[in-house]
Amino acid sequence: MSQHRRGQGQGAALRFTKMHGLGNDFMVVDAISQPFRLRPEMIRKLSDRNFGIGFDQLLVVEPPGLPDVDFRYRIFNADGSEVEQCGNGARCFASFVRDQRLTNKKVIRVQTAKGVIELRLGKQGMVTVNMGVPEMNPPAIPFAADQQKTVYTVEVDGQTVELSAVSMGNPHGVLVVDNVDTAPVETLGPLLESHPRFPAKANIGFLQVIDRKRARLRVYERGAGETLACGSGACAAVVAGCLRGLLDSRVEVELRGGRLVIEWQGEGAPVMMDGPATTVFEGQMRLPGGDKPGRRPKHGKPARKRS
Ligand SMILES: N[C@H](CCC[C@H](N)C(=O)O)C(=O)O
Repeated sequence: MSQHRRGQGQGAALRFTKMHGLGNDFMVVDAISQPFRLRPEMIRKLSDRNFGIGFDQLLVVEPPGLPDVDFRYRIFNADGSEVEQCGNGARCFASFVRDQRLTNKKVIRVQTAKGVIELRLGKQGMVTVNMGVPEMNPPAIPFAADQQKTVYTVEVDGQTVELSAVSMGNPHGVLVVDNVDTAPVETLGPLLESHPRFPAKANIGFLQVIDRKRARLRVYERGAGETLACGSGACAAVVAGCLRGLLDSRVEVELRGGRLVIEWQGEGAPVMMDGPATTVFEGQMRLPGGDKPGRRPKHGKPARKRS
């Protein structure tokens, strides 16, 4: 088909980069240098691993909306829902804005839907993220409870489970298990993700404590299912483990996709996460009819949740 005809009636090609943090994978889009807007149903199509690009989350780089912040960071799950935090994504975000020459700073301040996080580029593709102070007050998570506790009892699927509830900007439920390999991730994960006590749903972590400095973790993510790694989930799991007296302040967390180092000095302190960010390939695509990367998404307008 001639270049001319091919250009007719089609939106400009959308440039994107495919990245991952320990196998938690992302489509990353610079919405500063190119116009960008995608509806939830198009995000769902693009996240499909057979019919689309395939990713756990879409990460969007936008101009800052606050003073003394370098960028705005928007996160969309594979199901098209817009969410408040993505730890593995934050490391990829830092690597992306440097590689795309959108900044030459070593320490980058980024505005998310729930606050500001600080990203520090290290050596050999490592990035340290100040993930902010965890929130355990139930209404702020949100989690339905009469009072704040370290461990809650939740009825699910005819059984009673114990879990901790923590927000890293996004909501997490954390269960302590004997062995992540035999943990009921596929069954309890989706039931707890959409449990009524998590009115905004939740990411569900299954934490195995090896010793006070090492843990293993699997996470069934809100809006994405089980992923190979979850950065905010690792932070929430260490917070839960520390509050339960099971972990020290510096923990190596082994996820299916690799290892993160998480540090938390206790209540009121931020959670620090250290790990890799990997670029897989750069691509461009003409979006199928209906979606034009031509207008900026309305700020703060959450994507429609899948019914
Ligand atoms: N994979 C991400 C978590 C995405 C969060 C999203 N699943 C939600 O909160 O709905 C991470 O590394 O923190």
